[in-house]
Amino acid sequence: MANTLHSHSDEQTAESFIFEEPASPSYRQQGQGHDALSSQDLQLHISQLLQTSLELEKVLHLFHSELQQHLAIDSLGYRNEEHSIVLNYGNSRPHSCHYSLQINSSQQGDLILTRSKAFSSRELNFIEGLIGSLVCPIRNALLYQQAISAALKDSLTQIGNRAALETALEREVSLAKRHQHPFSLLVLDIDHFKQINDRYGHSAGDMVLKELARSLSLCCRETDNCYRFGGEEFVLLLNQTDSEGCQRIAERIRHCIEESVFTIDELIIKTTISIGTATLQAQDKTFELFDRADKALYLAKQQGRNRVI
Ligand SMILES: Nc1nc2c(ncn2[C@@H]2O[C@H](COP(=O)(O)OP(=O)(O)OP(=O)(O)O)[C@@H](O)[C@H]2O)c(=O)[nH]1
Repeated sequence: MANTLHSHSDEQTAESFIFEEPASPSYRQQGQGHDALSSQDLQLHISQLLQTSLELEKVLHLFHSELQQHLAIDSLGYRNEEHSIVLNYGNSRPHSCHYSLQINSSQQGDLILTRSKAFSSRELNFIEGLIGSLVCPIRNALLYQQAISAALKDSLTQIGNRAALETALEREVSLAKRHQHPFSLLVLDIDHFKQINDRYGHSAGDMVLKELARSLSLCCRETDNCYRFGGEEFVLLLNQTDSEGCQRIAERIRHCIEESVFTIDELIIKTTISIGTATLQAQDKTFELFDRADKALYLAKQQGRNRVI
């Protein structure tokens, strides 16, 4: 496996080089009587340390802490455009060295170290040696993050799935109770969705589900969380939203879908939704809140659909 580091640094005149032996940087392990280790031992130690976690933030935090013990740096930044990740540790300073991390030409993000003094070439060599131990743990953490997010995402609509909803709902209810914030939820269901499948085919039905999920996300505030509960049923969690606000949002969403036209290939498909709402009461258990919204949805269907109860 070839690890590639592409680097550039602003300056080459730094003096604050902390490790002890110029040719072979030494390493003092904390709490072990100051035994000096060779740079190879240090790399091995860091490799082993970084393998203790699959959390990207923890991996970088550990690396940053280790690096700081041997080199005076002010900040460590990590960017990964593909995964929309930006992480920073410490305060940025004008001199920087920048590494583009790759494994077998697959990008693993960029690492940026900064400080107020420029880096010497010896220091850069030292940093590069240590970054060699960081690339694989970063790759593993990214793969882990991808696996976790895939497990919580509905593969058709790309919004949160039922497992994600269950976790989020528990968290939101307990946060709302602790901080005494209002919290509401909507359960919504496409009206006569079976007819869409029957008339236009299952793949057109799939496209309607996708488009509906997209419309729901657009209709809602960014902080509101939208999930596919199953089939053609969706749930929205509305934090900091009381009963009145919840009715208003539900009505806006219902109206927005009623007005929407889903264009699928040459087909123009219109549909409506029914919505059940519920607002958290002090004594509510999570399932009771959900149950109320679900019962309200049932009533909305019974009373003719395309309505909010
Ligand atoms: N295309 C597609 N259809 C699905 C999916 N999941 C569930 N369905 C269909 O959704 C339909 C749900 O039908 P019903 O439960 O009778 O509900 P409905 O036709 O929407 O009627 P009401 O809810 O009473 O208004 C069934 O035909 C399911 O096959 C999916 O992922 N893709």
